Amino acid sequence: MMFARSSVRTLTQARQFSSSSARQTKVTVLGAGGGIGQPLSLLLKLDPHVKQLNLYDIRGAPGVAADVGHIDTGSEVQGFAADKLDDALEGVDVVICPAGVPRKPGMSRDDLFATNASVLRDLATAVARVSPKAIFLIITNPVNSVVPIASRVFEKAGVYDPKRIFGVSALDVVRATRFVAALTGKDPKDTPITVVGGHSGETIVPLFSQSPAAKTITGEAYKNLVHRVQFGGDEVVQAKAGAGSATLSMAYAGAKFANALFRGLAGEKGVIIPSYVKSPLYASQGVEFFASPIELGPNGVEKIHPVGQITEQEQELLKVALEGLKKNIQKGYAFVQ
Ligand SMILES: NC(=O)c1ccc[n+]([C@@H]2O[C@H](COP(=O)([O-])OP(=O)(O)OC[C@H]3O[C@@H](n4cnc5c(N)ncnc54)[C@H](O)[C@@H]3O)[C@@H](O)[C@H]2O)c1
Ligand SMILES: O=C(O)C[C@H](O)C(=O)O
Repeated sequence: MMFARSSVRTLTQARQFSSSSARQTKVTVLGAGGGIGQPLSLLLKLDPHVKQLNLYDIRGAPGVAADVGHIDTGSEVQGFAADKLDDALEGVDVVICPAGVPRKPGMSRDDLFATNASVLRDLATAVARVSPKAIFLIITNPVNSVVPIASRVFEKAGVYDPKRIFGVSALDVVRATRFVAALTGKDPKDTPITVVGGHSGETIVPLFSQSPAAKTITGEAYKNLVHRVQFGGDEVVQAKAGAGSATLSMAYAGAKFANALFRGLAGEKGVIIPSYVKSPLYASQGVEFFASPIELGPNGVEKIHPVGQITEQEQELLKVALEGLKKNIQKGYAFVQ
């Protein structure tokens, strides 16, 4: 499976991998029966790094596994029924979690907290117990709050390694890149956009000034573009009219992020993609988790890159984002006290 690598910023040329180092990663998808889980499982089945694919859900995962398992790539696929969570997590390197309820029109991501906080707490408890060394990628919303929940669960279990827990904000990068391409006519693979902050509304901060293609967009067009990236999720929720939120573009973004992670785990250097992680960048302002460009490596987070040079407009956006993030993070932490 080929992802446009230039939208994952690489510092060095991609290396060629021998087949033995390529297919080496064991992956579990939690929520594999859902709107994201099914196409994500399909894309992971196509990823040449994946050796074993375990599909778990409280409903339907064995059926999805039987279906995806017929695809003629080298990985093995196994489905796990609701009472087999521990078995699904045993011995895996990476756990990807799109489990939990999605939004309906009129809801904010924060409205999902009431249901998804406990889903995440319980799944994180199982991951911390059965596969504490696995890299945990969290797609479930509200990402800004549930990543702190999972982190606190790991801390309480005495197995927390902040390098190994990620909130997947890759869809914001995918959207920003696509929307700029639509305005400029340039190929998206040549115009990657960095997006920092968090993953909801005004906590999403696209840094168009850092892109040669996008920095020429100014005035109303700039404002509209920022709004579209910050509220792109709402566009999909409204268009689906009660049938859920983004699933296919999210599966693509999740598989793309996972592919970057697999390459980092396999030793490829210079694989950098924005993600929401435990971060020192704004911790002194009470914002312990923040999405910025993350270099991926054999242990997960290799290096957290700063936001870099930004315009006054972007500084304003960042200020608002930090205020929102602080509240979202506190809400997550308070849930696990
Ligand atoms: N991070 C992002 O950018 C992003 C993008 C889109 C959606 N999301 C979020 O992803 C989540 C899933 O969205 P969806 O559209 O796939 O929803 P969905 O309802 O289609 O699927 C969710 C799946 O999770 C399963 N599930 C629920 N509780 C579970 C548990 N305890 N253990 C295992 N599986 C469980 C359900 O059975 C279902 O199959 C939502 O919270 C949504 O807001 C995040
Ligand atoms: O908008 C949502 O609720 C789903 C997701 O976070 C998105 O950005 O599409």
